[in-house]
Amino acid sequence: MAGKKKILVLISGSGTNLQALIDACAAGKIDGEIVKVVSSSPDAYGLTRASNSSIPTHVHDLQGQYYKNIPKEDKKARKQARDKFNLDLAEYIVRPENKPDLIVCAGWMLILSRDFLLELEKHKVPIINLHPALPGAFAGINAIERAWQAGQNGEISTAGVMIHKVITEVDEGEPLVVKEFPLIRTESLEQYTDRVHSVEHIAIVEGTQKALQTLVL
Ligand SMILES: Nc1nc2c(c(=O)[nH]1)N[C@@H](CN(C=O)c1ccc(C(=O)N[C@@H](CCC(=O)O)C(=O)O)cc1)CN2
Ligand SMILES: NCC(=O)N[C@@H]1O[C@H](COP(=O)([O-])[O-])[C@@H](O)[C@H]1O
Repeated sequence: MAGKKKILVLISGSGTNLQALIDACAAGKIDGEIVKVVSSSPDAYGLTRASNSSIPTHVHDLQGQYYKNIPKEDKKARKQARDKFNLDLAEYIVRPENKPDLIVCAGWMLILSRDFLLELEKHKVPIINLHPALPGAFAGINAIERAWQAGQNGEISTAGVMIHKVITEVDEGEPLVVKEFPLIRTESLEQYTDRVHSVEHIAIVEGTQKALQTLVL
């Protein structure tokens, strides 16, 4: 669509947050269109969600394409392969025919390299990420489980979800949207996870729209 800001979404899994973005764009809640979905896994159901909405997809598979035939023990070869994974991804994204106005990590489960982020910066493509925790808490993977357990242990009484700028230091980028909510000691992990996901789906729409309004030149 002419004039609409172009959004590229990075995923690795089921894509419920991608679906929230697709639905929000369709409803006019986001002043942009998703022009590409890139998945780190060929099995991600988010690829199906994208295809169901006629959004072009691309698989950039570290395990299946880059680590293939490299033994886990060969740390040097795997480091080289991972560096190539990152640079190839950046090169793919900044190609004129692909270059977005904004990248949204929506359940992208790989740490992006400094070189990847420098390449995006060179091409003035901002990147944001959804993280299911509050700023400064539970950086990295399994944040939902870790926050729930901390609540069960009485270590924390509130948790949250944030959308933040992506920098090299994982989950330490400046927050754009922060949504905080109370932990409920009697809540099961499944119940807590469902509650987190429902907040994520709101936060990612708000964060993407805010990024389009404030970060996109
Ligand atoms: N350089 C950055 N990369 C990424 C960021 C970031 O802020 N800076 N955000 C993450 C998303 N994320 C949490 O929100 C996250 C995802 C994955 C990992 C991680 O440790 N991945 C491991 C593999 C884990 C596994 O497959 O079991 C890895 O990449 O080796 C940490 C944080 C996206 N990337
Ligand atoms: N550190 C990043 C991270 O843990 N992201 C998590 O990935 C899931 C993606 O779900 P989805 O594929 O259904 O959108 C979300 O629950 C999100 O919190």
